[in-house]
Amino acid sequence: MESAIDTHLRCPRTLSRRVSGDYAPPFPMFVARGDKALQQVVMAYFGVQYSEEGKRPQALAALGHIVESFGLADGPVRHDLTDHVDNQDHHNLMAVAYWADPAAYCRWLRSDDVRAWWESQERLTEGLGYFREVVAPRVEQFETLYAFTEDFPGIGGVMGQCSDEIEEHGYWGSMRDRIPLSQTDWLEAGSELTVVSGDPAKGGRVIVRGHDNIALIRSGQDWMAAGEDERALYFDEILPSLQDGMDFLRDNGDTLGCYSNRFVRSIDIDGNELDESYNIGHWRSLDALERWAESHPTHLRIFVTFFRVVTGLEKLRLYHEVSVADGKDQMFEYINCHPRTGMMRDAVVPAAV
Ligand code: HEM
Repeated sequence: MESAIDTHLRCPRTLSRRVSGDYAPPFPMFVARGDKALQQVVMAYFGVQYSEEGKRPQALAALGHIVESFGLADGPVRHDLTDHVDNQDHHNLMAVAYWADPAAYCRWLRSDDVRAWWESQERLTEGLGYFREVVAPRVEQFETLYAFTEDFPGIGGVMGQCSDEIEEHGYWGSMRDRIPLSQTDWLEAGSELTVVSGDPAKGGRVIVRGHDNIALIRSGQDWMAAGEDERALYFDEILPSLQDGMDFLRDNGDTLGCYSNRFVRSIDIDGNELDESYNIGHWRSLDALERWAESHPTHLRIFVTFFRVVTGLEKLRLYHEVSVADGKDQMFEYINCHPRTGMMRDAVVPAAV
């Protein structure tokens, strides 16, 4: 048993953990471990949006182009692909990419090919929407949690190694306790989302400025290798509550500090569904995310089911990763997306001067 916070990231606490020193978790869970040289990562969500089914081949081709660009110099360490329909009946294809080095990401982003494609006039006229939502948390600004120990998805795949059983889990507040910076910092939200360029209502190019400590959760479910019993457990006992919770946050998130909630299905490069899904949630603060997780009946139901079955889980893989990022390490850009997309929905449009 060891702390979820890696040795080199521990420091004298000025803020105490939520539980006492002799707390023992009720079942084993694990976190990803990175190389000590790892300082900051990049989590980038590149989206292609379309409203009519007939546009799907074109949208998949655009997604394919984005994935191809990952092969350029300084491209991401890993990526995966997703699809979901939002509450405006728009399809959103996404390439979700991770870098272990923000400098490499910057060089990639500013490379001639990547820049020229994003800045091209064609992006405005070809009848698709695009977005880039990127955060770059430092290692002390994120945590992971897995009920398994191999082949980690998401940021865990970048970090590459697995911890021993960890102490900080199984109680509300443990997610915060796993984030190294929480040893000394309340991780409070900064100002507010602001449209700094363009007008969401008019479409075209829009840039939204984030703020300190926007929280991002990726919470995943992978039933690829699950047998009949585990599939039944997932589809009959977990998914109905999960779907309700995700629909609730998608449609009512603005009242709770959830800026954007997407429940996405993993796909292959041809758009075929895989047996994997995840939630991508952007929150005004870690605090708002915690309040939802510990109080919403849908998550409480899932939580109780999980506690009942976790020690018997074999192939059903459940995990999450949660980060906060400095405002300066966030980028939210949109081209011709509907105005309720991503951070645009809750961003303040400054009054015209
Ligand atoms: C299959 C789906 C899910 C299952 C089985 C599940 C189960 C759990 C469990 C068992 C914990 C406690 C983990 C521990 O510390 O040992 C937890 C924590 C948490 N879950 Fe979920 N969850 C699911 C989906 C989600 C989703 C979609 C969200 C998105 C908002 C979410 C948000 C959280 C948060 C923020 C925590 C940390 C709470 C804290 O430590 O205070 N979960 N979940």
